[in-house]
Amino acid sequence: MSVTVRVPAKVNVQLAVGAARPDGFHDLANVFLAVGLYDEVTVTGSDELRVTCSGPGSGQVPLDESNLAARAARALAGRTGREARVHIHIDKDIPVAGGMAGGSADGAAALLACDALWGTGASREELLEICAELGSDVPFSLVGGAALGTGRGERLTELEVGGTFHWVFALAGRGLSTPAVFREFDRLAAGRDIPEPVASQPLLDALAKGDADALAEAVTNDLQPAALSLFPELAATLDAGRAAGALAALVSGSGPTTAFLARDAGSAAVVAEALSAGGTCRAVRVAAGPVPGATVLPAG
Ligand SMILES: C[C@](O)(CO)[C@H](O)COP(=O)(O)OP(=O)(O)OC[C@H]1O[C@@H](n2ccc(N)nc2=O)[C@H](O)[C@@H]1O
Ligand SMILES: Nc1ncnc2c1ncn2[C@@H]1O[C@H](COP(=O)(O)OP(=O)(O)OP(=O)(O)O)[C@@H](O)[C@H]1O
Repeated sequence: MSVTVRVPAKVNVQLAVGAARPDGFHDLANVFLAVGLYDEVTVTGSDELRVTCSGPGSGQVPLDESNLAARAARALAGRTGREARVHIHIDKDIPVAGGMAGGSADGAAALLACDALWGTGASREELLEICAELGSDVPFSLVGGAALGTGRGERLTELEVGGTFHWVFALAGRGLSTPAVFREFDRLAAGRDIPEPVASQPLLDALAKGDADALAEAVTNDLQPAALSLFPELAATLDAGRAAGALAALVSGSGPTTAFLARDAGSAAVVAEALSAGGTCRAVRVAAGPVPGATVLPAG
């Protein structure tokens, strides 16, 4: 028997970053939006835990114990007193090491798929606890929609969204390491007073109204200067998207994927076309959000 779970990517519409904590993490006000770019994770009963991966960028995905999907299966098995005897197949479409929570998505998807396959009866709260242990972005991949993440991003408050937002994503020629981007944030912040991260009320209002112009005014990413410092070529991609009529242009999370908010689907297609033709990025994708989080697909 197999279970397949579909799980979306995320874009951070606000990423406010506080000072480094004693544990090395940073407190965040992290407003997540799930967008319609998906990985599909299938788990099948097997003699032993095994991970395979297909799709763009799958060559860069670790297939050993460090894979977040494998760690999720082990964590749920451990909690529910069984062994993680499953074959996990990841069909990847979310850019790898792109700041769109690809690995986190696979962790949440594998957790939900194993839960369904094994019929563990774990509560939603227990699943969210395991997600938080796996990584800061993993709980949001389970929940989807839109949410404010506080703490290191793992404590979620779901948000109302009054419409659909249209995005264009420009994929970069290489990845960026999330810890390296946070370290660069610390380096750039040295000697400065870092305010407590708080969610922006105008941004939450824009989401609630489904108002793309107001959202474009309000989006911010405190990791953007750090990502640009490590990957200066991203500035040209941001400029190209703005010139093509994007309402807002920003680095997605820790990057290096850049995200462009468009007024509607037609305008998103125009921005995507211009970015593709401009040659400043490796590939271009269009996706809208919010969309639901990890979802078990009907069998067959
Ligand atoms: C940049 C974001 O993607 C925005 O949503 C997340 O904050 C990162 O989430 P993630 O990839 O799930 O990160 P984790 O696996 O929890 O942590 C990876 C590394 O990122 C850094 N990290 C992450 C989250 C956080 N609030 N502060 C941090 O400093 C730490 O160096 C940590 O060792
Ligand atoms: N299932 C997985 N898919 C992709 N990468 C994984 C997975 N499991 C572990 N990894 C590791 O995580 C690293 C980051 O990949 P990922 O695609 O999650 O980055 P990201 O989208 O930038 O993450 P985030 O936005 O959460 O910071 C990879 O380089 C890889 O070594």
